[in-house]
Amino acid sequence: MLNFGESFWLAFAIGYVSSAIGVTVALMCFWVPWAQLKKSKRNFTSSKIHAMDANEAPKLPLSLLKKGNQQVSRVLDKLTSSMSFMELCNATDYFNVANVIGTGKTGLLYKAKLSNGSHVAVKRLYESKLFETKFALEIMIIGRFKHRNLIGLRGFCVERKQRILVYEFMPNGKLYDFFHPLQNEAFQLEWRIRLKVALGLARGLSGLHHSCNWQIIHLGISSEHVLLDQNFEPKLSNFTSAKFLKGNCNSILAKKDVYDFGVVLMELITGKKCTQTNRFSNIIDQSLLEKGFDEEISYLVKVAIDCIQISPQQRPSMLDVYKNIRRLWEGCETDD
Ligand SMILES: Nc1ncnc2c1ncn2[C@@H]1O[C@H](COP(=O)(O)OP(=O)(O)OP(=O)(O)O)[C@@H](O)[C@H]1O
Repeated sequence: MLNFGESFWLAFAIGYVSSAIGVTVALMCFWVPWAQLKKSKRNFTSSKIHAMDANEAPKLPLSLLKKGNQQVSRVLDKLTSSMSFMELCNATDYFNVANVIGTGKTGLLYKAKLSNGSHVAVKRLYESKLFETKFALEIMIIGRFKHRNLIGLRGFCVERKQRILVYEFMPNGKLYDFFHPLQNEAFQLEWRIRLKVALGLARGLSGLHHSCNWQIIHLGISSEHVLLDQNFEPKLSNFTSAKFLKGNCNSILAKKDVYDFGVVLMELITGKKCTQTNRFSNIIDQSLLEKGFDEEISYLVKVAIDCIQISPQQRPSMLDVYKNIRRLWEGCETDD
């Protein structure tokens, strides 16, 4: 009979334990990522695609906006994505450059197709802690505040370092491009469409300024941040500079939005970027004149001039501006 000494059993035990540890580590390396992938695939196939409704948007406290990006980042890391990264990879063909439709300062915009066939615009933010508050602001405003003239947020993703916002897709792009077309791409917007854009924008801004306890000030109104849907209904976008104010609808900040709105109105009337009131009436877009709309045009010129008064106190509130343009619009409808 073989006689194994103590040292043999000791060596055997050490060998046994270390190989067991080795096998476990190897299994963890291969099995865990695989299991995670399987889980995200399962999420992908089982997740129901729908517009995120206001109750699903995470309730981020306003106090978050006073914190630094690092702290905002920690809060965002704990959120549950409403759309998985895997799902968005599939929708954008793994963020294929061929699907890029715009380059923003904070990230790239992709046109994407969800598994239910609907198109969306997917904004994947560049990896930077600097954009955490901007990301949170979009969720806090358009995630919760639905309005026909604000761009709709369909979902968001915060998996690992990914910060992705999913918006409804706007087939007619941004208003700015109609007034600053690339060569050979000029497309004249007819008067009633311009008036519809003015009305919708005034409605959206007045909603932000006047319809909840907190006044939301956009602070970045320009034709670059106005997107147009298939029917040229305007949607205000880009809330990354917005501020929340309690109460006062006539604050100087609110009047900054009114001024910027006036500049967009002038762009709609003149077809150019213009901020000088004096020469303004001489440069009305010639393609609009003498087609039966001259009176409507001069009414809108007056509204625009009120909005761009030098003194903020002399500018009207957004609600008054909206009411004025609505009156003009309703007048046109009965004319038809
Ligand atoms: N929902 C959308 N549907 C269709 N096109 C869009 C949509 N959102 C943006 N775009 C296009 O992508 C471009 C870039 O948009 P984005 O909002 O990222 O730019 P930005 O104004 O520079 O924003 P930021 O400063 O936050 O990065 C827009 O100018 C527009 O042409």
